[in-house]
Amino acid sequence: MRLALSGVSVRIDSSPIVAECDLTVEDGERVGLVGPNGSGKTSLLRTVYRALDPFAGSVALSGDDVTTLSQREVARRAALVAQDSTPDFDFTVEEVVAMGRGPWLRAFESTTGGGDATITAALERVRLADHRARRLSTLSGGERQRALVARALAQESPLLLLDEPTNHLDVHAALELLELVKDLERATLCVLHDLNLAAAYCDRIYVLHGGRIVADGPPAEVLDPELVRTVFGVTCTHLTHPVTGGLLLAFSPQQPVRSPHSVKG
Ligand SMILES: Nc1ncnc2c1ncn2[C@@H]1O[C@H](COP(=O)(O)OP(=O)(O)OP(=O)(O)O)[C@@H](O)[C@H]1O
Repeated sequence: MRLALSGVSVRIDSSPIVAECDLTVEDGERVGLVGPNGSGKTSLLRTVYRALDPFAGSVALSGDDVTTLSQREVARRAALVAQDSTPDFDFTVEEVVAMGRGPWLRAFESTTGGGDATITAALERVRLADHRARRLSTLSGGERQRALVARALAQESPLLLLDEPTNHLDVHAALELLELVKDLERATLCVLHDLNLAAAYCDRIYVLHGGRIVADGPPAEVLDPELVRTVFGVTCTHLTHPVTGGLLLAFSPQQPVRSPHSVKG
């Protein structure tokens, strides 16, 4: 599975949101998408699963332009794990995971009970087999996110799309979720706000700023202090993680630049 965005621009109500973005995710690669609030990350991600059609450019899954594919075919190739939110309907964990089978069912066919081996395998993979009869609303945030990963696994699509999957999760649940995703060894495009998590879990990172990709590459190269200062407006220092030996970013507020004409102390 290869995802390739080429020159993608997005407009919403004729306002430009994203412009001329090129992005690829290769088979088995974990790619992060970072950027400030409102920079267009979710909008760009939405073009992959056809929730938004590009105004210009193309999105290809395994070489096929997504606009030529049915929603069902797109869902067979790419599964979305959105950020934790209160479910609109209070389905059981098993019912939620069963929804992942939707793209593979024939008309009027349903997956019911625990008979579907794919659903059981997905539940076991995220360690929620014992919670299958529980209502989603009764789970912790971390368990709920794992249930959504199980739904994506049941969908059996080679590409995973994650939109701020660690939002609202405590540090334990966040690391647990990203470790789980890492162990799946699937092509992954993941929107993350936490740059340290992005550095720890992504092979490559794209940085969106004002709707444009301004950098891409390995985290240690891309997240250099100057770029972080320009894009996020904070001072950033590179450290070495004392346990993993990986990149650790320390942030501090940017010192206000004092105007030479300032009359204040
Ligand atoms: N349906 C919509 N109607 C109007 N404007 C929208 C819509 N969806 C997104 N936008 C605008 O597009 C811009 C990019 O939004 P988007 O959610 O893609 O950014 P983001 O980088 O994912 O933000 P965040 O990190 O805050 O989630 C924002 O200015 C937002 O207000």
